[in-house]
Amino acid sequence: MAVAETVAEAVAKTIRLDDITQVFPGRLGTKVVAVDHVSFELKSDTPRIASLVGASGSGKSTIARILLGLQRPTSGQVTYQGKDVGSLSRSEYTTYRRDVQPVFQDPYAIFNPFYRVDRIFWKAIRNFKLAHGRAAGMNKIEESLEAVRLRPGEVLGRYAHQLSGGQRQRLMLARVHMLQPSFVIADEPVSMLDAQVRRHFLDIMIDFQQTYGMTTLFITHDLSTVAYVGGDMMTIYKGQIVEQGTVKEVMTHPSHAYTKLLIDSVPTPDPNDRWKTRVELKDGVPRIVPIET
Ligand SMILES: Nc1ncnc2c1ncn2[C@@H]1O[C@H](COP(=O)(O)OP(=O)(O)OP(=O)(O)O)[C@@H](O)[C@H]1O
Repeated sequence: MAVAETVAEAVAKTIRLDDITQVFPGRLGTKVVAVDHVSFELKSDTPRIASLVGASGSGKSTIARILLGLQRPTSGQVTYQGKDVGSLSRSEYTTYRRDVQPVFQDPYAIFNPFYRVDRIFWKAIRNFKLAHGRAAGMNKIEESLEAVRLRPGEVLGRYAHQLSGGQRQRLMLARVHMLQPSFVIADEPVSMLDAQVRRHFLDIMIDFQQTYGMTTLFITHDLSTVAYVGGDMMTIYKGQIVEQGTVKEVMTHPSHAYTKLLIDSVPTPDPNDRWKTRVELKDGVPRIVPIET
């Protein structure tokens, strides 16, 4: 498919979280509010990378799962093209499943260890009727592998454990390329990769946004990768979006204590420059306090 056709044919799409709250049962009858009244939307007409940044346990993956339709929120609404995702018709749901694609931190969850990695492509071809016949299917697979700079001969016919982490992640991107979704929900996709492979992955993600018009929610706890991809960012703190704007605005003028701490915590290559502050909650309000030594 020519790139110009892909972008020109795309209809503007919107996926929206409206006042989403997710409560899980905690230990000893307590409740965990994983996501607390979160609202935002992703739009495809002006393709962007929007980073969702927060610490471990702040609710990022829960938001990803809700966006992907894998988790029904306790309250609030997820809409795709203005319709509640929970009440889409069968064909609308198939479109949604194709149009909103995940890339997870650990692609092992996607690859069945008993099958060769080729299977994820053939399943996508079959489920979404992407090609007719084996030769056309194989052409499509090879085209997508080449788009993420993987050599078909090096990866096809292998099992997931026979490939490197970077190759497995790029296979997931090749699958995304094949499906040409409007939205990519990338949940900590690079946190298990080394610096060089990480950069390679992020370059492909940026390429997908610029060349194919994919809008990406990039979930991470690592501000240096956010600075690298640019675009927009939201800071999530204890289940709430506490700050949002362009990466440039937020990084140069952070307004929330937690964002400031994140920025101050980006490591510098100086062993004498240790972290000196941490965030403390006082009456539910976060503030930066010095770390006692
Ligand atoms: N199925 C579940 N049952 C109970 N609690 C859950 C469940 N899923 C998530 N939680 C809790 O909800 C909170 C948010 O978890 P979530 O995985 O969304 O955070 P996260 O920001 O993605 O963290 P990480 O970066 O470590 O993956 C955590 O306190 C977690 O323990």
